[in-house]
Amino acid sequence: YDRQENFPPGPVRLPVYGGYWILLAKAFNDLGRATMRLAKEYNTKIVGLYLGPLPQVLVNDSELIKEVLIREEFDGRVDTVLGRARCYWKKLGIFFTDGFFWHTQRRFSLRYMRDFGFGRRCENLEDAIQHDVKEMIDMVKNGPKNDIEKKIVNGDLIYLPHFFDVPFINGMLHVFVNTTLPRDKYPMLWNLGKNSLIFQRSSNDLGGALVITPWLRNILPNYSGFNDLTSGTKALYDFYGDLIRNAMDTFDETHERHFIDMYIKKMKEEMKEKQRTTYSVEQLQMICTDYTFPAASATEMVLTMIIERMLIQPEIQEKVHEEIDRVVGRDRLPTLDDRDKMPYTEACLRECMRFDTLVPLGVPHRALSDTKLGGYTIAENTSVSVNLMNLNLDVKVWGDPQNFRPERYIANGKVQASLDKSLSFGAGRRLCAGETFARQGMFLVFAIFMQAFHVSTADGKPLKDRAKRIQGIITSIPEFWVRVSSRS
Ligand code: HEM
Repeated sequence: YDRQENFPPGPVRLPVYGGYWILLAKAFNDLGRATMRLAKEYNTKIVGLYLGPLPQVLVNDSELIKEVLIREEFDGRVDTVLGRARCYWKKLGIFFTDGFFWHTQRRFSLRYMRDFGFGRRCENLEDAIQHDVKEMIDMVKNGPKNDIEKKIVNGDLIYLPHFFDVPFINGMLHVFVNTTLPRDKYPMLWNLGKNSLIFQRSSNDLGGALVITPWLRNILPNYSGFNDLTSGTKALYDFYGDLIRNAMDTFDETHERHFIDMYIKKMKEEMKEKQRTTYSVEQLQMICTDYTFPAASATEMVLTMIIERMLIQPEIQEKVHEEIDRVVGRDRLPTLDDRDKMPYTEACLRECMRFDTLVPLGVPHRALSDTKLGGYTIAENTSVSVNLMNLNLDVKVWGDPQNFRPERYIANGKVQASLDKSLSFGAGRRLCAGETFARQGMFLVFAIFMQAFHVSTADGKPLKDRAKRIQGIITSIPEFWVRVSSRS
């Protein structure tokens, strides 16, 4: 139970779990804050501890965080049960792979998803998102059509975060299969949204006890989160399995209909030329799954947290309404062309992601070789996490981090990217692959929704405090009903 030489300071290495429980004991259910407390206790910018046999480094300093994200020798991922249990113990997808495989698959997917609107401005994709938000607004204004819709919209109450699922998940379908599901199929999308949230909540930033002691899955499959981890992903994995099988059955190499066709074509070509390839049907299924589960949970959660914030600070809602009325009016829907002209609305989204760090310790990276960081020695295969929460709450960076103040990003009437020092989507080669889709989608959905509605609490009383946060791969808040009243 020795520590490696010149390993960053941190809690002792206990049997089995190493320092994991000591970290949890610092702030149970809040690993970002726990890391900040450990860093203070050991008076260090980098905490070193062991998760069972795995050396884990927690970087708690704004400058060093950037350094880790940008240096390529930290571009690896740790191979854990979290990545493997999702796809029958194979190492597939984008999130939890690394090296040549990851690089090839990430580059190909981003390059060709772009042809179908992902990661850039695209009128067709924007129209599809707009259409689905309008359907959801209609569901409130004209009432739900059946009992399943009533689980999301009931009178003037809407159920968050799932009220926001459809435009984001259909947006991804638009990219992958060039079509979207119509309103009578929305229940399928809500099911994917619910399962994505189950997956997100099955674990935490460091993978939880299951990563350290994977055998827990055999004796405590429920309690360890294993069942939620697998069932949460399986819904998406199977959903895409059907779509891909259908695309393969009707595949015509002279006519590519969508991203899935482009992928199948590339896979067939490589097999023919080289007889071996990183492209496979299972990998395609995991690519679709990896891009969709955040689109079916993270973006909705940010919008849910913004709504909660507006219930606590009603003046924010007034300012958003004022901006929408001034820039867009009531006669047309907001579009992405309005984004530049609506700095307050855009700044609300940025401030929400800073104030409530969605992925407090990021997604762990892995050192690909022996190296140095902040004067300490980091051995190959060490897991390296960056405390984005510490960056987001750093007084030296923000001055008044405890205040929710969207104005902090605005100068000369515009949002200035240079004033946003948060790294909500990471940086470097592992930068969130969905950043542009997420930022554009959140702006569009939020602006269209706020043009249509005024929000208030379900019980009519002012909201005093924010809900308890649920730690997971992303931090979430419990589902809740919100009252909306039409503004037209
Ligand atoms: C508000 C919403 C979101 C936030 C705050 C967010 C944040 C992040 C962060 C912090 C990472 C890890 C970066 C790292 O390893 O250092 C990440 C990775 C990733 N995100 Fe997002 N994300 C969001 C939404 C999305 C959406 C909507 C998609 C897909 C449409 C997406 C796709 C991905 C993928 C595929 C990766 C893995 C990249 C890789 O390992 O190469 N994310 N995201």
